[in-house]
Amino acid sequence: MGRETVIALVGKPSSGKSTTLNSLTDANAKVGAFPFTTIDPNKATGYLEVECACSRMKLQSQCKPNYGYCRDGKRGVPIMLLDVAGLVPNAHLGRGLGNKFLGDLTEADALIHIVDASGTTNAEGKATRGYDPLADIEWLQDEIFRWILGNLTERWGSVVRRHTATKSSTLETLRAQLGGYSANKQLIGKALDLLPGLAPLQEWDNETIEKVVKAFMKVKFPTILALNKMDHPDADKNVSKIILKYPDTKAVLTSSITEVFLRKLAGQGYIKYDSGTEFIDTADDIPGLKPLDDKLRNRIENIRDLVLYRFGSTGVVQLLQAAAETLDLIPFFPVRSMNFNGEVFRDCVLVKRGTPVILVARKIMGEVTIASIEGVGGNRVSEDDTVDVGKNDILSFKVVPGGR
Ligand SMILES: Nc1nc2c(ncn2[C@@H]2O[C@H](COP(=O)(O)OP(=O)(O)OP(=O)(O)O)[C@@H](O)[C@H]2O)c(=O)[nH]1
Repeated sequence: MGRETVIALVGKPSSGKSTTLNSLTDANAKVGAFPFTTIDPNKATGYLEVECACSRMKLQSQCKPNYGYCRDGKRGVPIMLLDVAGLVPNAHLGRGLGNKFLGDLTEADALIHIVDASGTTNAEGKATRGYDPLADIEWLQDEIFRWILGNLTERWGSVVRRHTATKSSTLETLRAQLGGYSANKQLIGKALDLLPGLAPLQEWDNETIEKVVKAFMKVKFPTILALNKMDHPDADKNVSKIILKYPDTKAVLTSSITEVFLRKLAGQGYIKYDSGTEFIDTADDIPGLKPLDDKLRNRIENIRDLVLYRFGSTGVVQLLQAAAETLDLIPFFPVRSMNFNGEVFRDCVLVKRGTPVILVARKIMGEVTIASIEGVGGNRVSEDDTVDVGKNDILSFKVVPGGR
């Protein structure tokens, strides 16, 4: 079985990691206004919202997921999230909870960097006004860079001696050195592909090693920016600055506190709220919802004006979608048979776009022997064929009985 995709939420103390995690999950991560509320890495299940196969096949009423949910063809597929403890500058030297923070990152496939775009917390997460959040983006990348670079160069002399003595390839040597970051050969190969014309490893100077570390970071820790606290009046100018400075980095504007609040109100029966949209219905729109007092009514009006109508949503649903897009993950629906009677699409797993069908089968079922693979409409699909959205993404794997 393949390992689960893990998305880590990182950022300085008080940037809103726990609030964002709460807004993405049902877990109750501890939320606090003080630095280091989050002491242990907090694993939780988030739900990536995708178009469910049932909507394409007009089978919404029969759709019964084993995990996650499906609402009107919108499917929430579970995905593992990791809330990583607060980071302060110079964490790579062991400051604050720095080394622990960095160590926790190794299992992540992508990072969501929660940035306090309001500028109301300084580099260490203490309350202030007018702080420039651009500094946080540079500084977090720099911390990860220095951590990896430090670990690699600490023993560079012996790495090179061993590399020469064993006549290893660059890929093999780096695999041995960087494998600890849950990086396989394929991933390290991808990093090396970003650096054509690289000199032989024994000739690398500091500058080359730094380039290699940067390329490795790009593939190992693809990062999405969550520009959080966008409900704050100071956020606008900071958001523009960040987007101008990092045009190629995916950035999503979020107000996770608004999402948490709206979900709470929906849970209490005051509103009907579809996450990921700008729509809130109240008792004025839907009979049966609890009536709002003036205070609540004003708060909802403010949320509409300051967040939902301006930005289209609270952004948190889009955040996981951006992470999945960066990792090129698509939903895949294994089915027992192609006659869709009774309950359908009980399972949905996330796989990388373009994965050969046989590898998808292995990820789901382990090392079984596949007798045949059937697609929608009953056609046979070859093991080497690949998956994409709308192509080979609903399949039935017929297994040879006892064929392990
Ligand atoms: N205005 C506003 N405040 C927010 C938002 N998200 C979080 N906050 C506030 O920011 C403060 C810190 O939020 P947390 O979620 O505890 O931050 P954290 O990054 O997990 O902090 P540590 O646990 O210290 O690492 C809390 O007072 C939150 O209410 C948001 O979208 N808008």
